[in-house]
Amino acid sequence: MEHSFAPMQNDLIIRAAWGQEVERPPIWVMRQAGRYLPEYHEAKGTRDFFECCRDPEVSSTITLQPIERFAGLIDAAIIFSDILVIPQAMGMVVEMVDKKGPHFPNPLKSPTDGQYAEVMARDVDVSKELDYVYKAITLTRKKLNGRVPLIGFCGAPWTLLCYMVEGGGTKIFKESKTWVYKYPEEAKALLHKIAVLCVEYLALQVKAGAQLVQVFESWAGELSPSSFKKFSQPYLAYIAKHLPIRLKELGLDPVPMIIFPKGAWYALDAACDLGYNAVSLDWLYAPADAVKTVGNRPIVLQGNADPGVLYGSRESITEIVQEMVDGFGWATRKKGWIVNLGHGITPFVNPEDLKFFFQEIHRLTKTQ
Ligand SMILES: Cc1c2[nH]c(c1CCC(=O)O)Cc1[nH]c(c(CCC(=O)O)c1C)Cc1[nH]c(c(CCC(=O)O)c1C)Cc1[nH]c(c(C)c1CCC(=O)O)C2
Repeated sequence: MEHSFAPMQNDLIIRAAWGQEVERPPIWVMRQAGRYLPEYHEAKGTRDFFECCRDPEVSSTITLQPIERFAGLIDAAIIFSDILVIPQAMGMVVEMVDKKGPHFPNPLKSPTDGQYAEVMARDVDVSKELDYVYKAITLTRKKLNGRVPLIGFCGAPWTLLCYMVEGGGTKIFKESKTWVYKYPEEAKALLHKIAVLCVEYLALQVKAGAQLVQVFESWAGELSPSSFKKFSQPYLAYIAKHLPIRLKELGLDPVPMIIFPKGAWYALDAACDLGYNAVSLDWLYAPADAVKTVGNRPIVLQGNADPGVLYGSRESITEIVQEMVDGFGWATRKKGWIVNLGHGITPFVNPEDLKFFFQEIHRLTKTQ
């Protein structure tokens, strides 16, 4: 069933993501609803992280917190959830350990391990398994009441494979690299399976009310240029190609798609040809170089302030904003840029400093 939502009062990010000229660059930040906000801890209470994700009332409340705190300053909400809900839907147990991050008690060990065969054979129904996400999205759209658009998201296949085989965060990627260099065919079969689920999951998020989608390839930078071509790129392209097809089958209009291939500076040129409308940049790029790489292609860039600047002085924040405004060529282009950090906002940032960052973007992109 189609939902009917209030008309949009602010659709700046949607117009910008389609590549249109806009009055000012739209703004949001990754992890804008999260641990740096005191009201997040209050809403979370004693609940476990995934319990919050599974409760549409709690998830929508947390999603709205930055929209309320920074009213008039930011231009999108992102649904409060996690990329690891896909491995959960595939039957894997994932826990969120306080102050440590995600933990899989039974990661995938090798292709000969019975669990790999089980995961590959399982017929995963993301409409049923992740129903709570769609409910949270629909409820959030209602509560937003047209204030700003709502972004849906998923983890990209390579990044999800890393978590599924490592069992959590890692510095050396021992298991992921073992799969890439010892079991490439089995790794590709798993990546394809995840990509198919990502398409359906994103399509159902759009059906529930998501108005843009972002695919997080957070571990792209762990691959080499040649292994990126084999283990990341084809699956990112698959998602970008098949999502619009699936939306059409469902009778839904296309939505702008953003790809965040974190750390893959060697692949920006290729990322622009993956079929996404926007490419999100981490903070290792000088914006002007990225603009040059995009060239005449109708690709929007998102980013890319070092999240660490929010631990710095007000002068440093102003300086980084000015560098982005200049580097993305805002004054002359008036399009092609969505303001964000180069990665998620980190804990311990003072929300007042983030507010100052937003205010500076507004001040320094104002047209008289
Ligand atoms: C790799 C990844 C994960 N999750 C996500 C990624 C991709 C983005 C990235 O590269 O950072 C994506 C994500 N996770 C979360 C969101 C919500 C929406 C938002 O505000 O951006 C999004 C978009 C909430 C969250 N996801 C998590 C929290 C913190 C949970 C808590 O301790 O309360 C939040 C608010 C937990 C999480 N989830 C994950 C990790 C590694 C951790 C623990 C470490 C950390 O917090 O930085 C996996």
